[in-house]
Amino acid sequence: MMLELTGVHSGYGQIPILRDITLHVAEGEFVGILGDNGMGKTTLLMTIGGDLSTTQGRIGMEGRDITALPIHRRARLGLGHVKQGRRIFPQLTVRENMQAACLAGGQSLDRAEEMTALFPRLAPIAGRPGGVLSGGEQQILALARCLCAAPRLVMLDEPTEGIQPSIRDEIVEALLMLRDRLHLTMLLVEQDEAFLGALCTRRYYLEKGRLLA
Ligand SMILES: Nc1ncnc2c1ncn2[C@@H]1O[C@H](COP(=O)(O)OP(=O)(O)OP(=O)(O)O)[C@@H](O)[C@H]1O
Repeated sequence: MMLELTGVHSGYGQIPILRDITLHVAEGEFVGILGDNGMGKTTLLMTIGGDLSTTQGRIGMEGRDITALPIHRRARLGLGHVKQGRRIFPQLTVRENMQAACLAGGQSLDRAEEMTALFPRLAPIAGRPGGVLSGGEQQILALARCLCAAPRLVMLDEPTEGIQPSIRDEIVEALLMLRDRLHLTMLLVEQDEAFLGALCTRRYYLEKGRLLA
């Protein structure tokens, strides 16, 4: 199994948010997590990624127990996380953002060019500072940048947040292309049910920190 959570609890300090989360993502699957504002979607991805610690339960990735591993070790095992808000370096160009991710992920700088070439919208703006890009362009850059570290499982936190419909469709196309070309597995968190419907084979609903059956 690419990812397996069993009875996971987590939260912020003394504040419990996620309760008894059990879910799995098989290799090659695109799985969606749907939930309204504040239901714990971001908390779930931060817990899987290692930004927040699991207070109870187990997180497994490809048969390994990653529950207690620090963020960088999970990343090195192939876990990619495109965080909410995109977190592009605003002063660095698109190309430099990509190259920085290659270095951080232990990949050659050539990979930045290869990943840029996958996205027709990025190549022409490779010399532009990240900070001047539109929201949609930043989202595509955030996704492309995550791929620089050669992940096998990519977690996306609300990729359509604040994005106009035309670019939303482009992101759907890009993700489908990545599924075919890079054989990625994806875990997507969204409020947009139609977006998940266009991409995901399976969905979970998160409500007040619990998954609904
Ligand atoms: N740093 C924090 N300290 C304490 N509580 C927090 C913190 N960050 C988030 N929370 C709380 O955790 C709960 C879940 O938040 P989370 O961000 O995971 O929701 P979400 O489903 O991703 O929502 P949204 O769609 O608005 O991003 C909310 O009640 C929120 O107030």
